[in-house]
Amino acid sequence: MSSRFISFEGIDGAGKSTHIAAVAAWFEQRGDTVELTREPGGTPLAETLRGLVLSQPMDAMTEVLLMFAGRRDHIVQRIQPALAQGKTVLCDRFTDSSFAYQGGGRGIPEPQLNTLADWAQRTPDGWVEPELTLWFDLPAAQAATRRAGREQQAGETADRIETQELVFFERAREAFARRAAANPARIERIDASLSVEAVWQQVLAVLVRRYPA
Ligand SMILES: Nc1ncnc2c1ncn2[C@@H]1O[C@H](COP(=O)(O)OP(=O)(O)OP(=O)(O)O)[C@@H](O)[C@H]1O
Ligand SMILES: Cc1cn([C@H]2C[C@H](O)[C@@H](COP(=O)(O)O)O2)c(=O)[nH]c1=O
Repeated sequence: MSSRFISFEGIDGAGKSTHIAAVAAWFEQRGDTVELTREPGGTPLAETLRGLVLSQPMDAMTEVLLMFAGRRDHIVQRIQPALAQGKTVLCDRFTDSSFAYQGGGRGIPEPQLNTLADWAQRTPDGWVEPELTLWFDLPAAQAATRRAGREQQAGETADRIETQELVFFERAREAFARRAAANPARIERIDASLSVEAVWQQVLAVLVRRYPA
């Protein structure tokens, strides 16, 4: 069985979580063993960091360092072992989110992010990066409306990052777009502004094209 590493990206409320389980089911139906995980998080240490980074006041450099520290632990403790076992790893967010949120959103310069990515993703067994990234793209205002609906429905409250102003998410979206333009072989744009069914059909089309039976 060949291993795969696939990430799901987009601004908060874009609809990643709505489709990730169906993608997992699609791979499982083909006989893959799927490891579903997320960032920040995915290991006990990284989940602890997630709790802190989404709740505690901190400056932008502290935030980005915690994101990449958690990522390193996640890679070494969970992603690499799963890939070594031939699993299909589906990860809700990865490094593109750091370029979007800490880069685009907070203004951390790209060279610094590249250095941190190099520290986190370079391991004795090689460079760890998704082979495919599904980028759920939609305008920041539409995402905010969806988040508000979700909060009302689920009785959730927005976390420290979700409470950022609209322009933060507009900058994050632009940064995702730059990443997609710079990595056309890896990042597939999904028009997430459409209905759930229309979004799923786009996701399915990418899967069928990239992973023919
Ligand atoms: N295509 C769609 N049309 C309308 N509403 C949608 C669509 N996709 C998802 N939603 C709704 O929008 C909200 C946000 O979706 P979801 O939780 O999947 O986003 P997300 O990208 O995982 O967000 P986050 O990164 O904040 O966890 C949910 O209430 C979901 O039901
Ligand atoms: C990986 C990563 C994530 N973030 C932000 C993006 C979201 O606002 C939260 C995670 O919440 P979700 O409901 O699980 O999407 O964290 C970030 O700012 N930088 C990152 O590298």
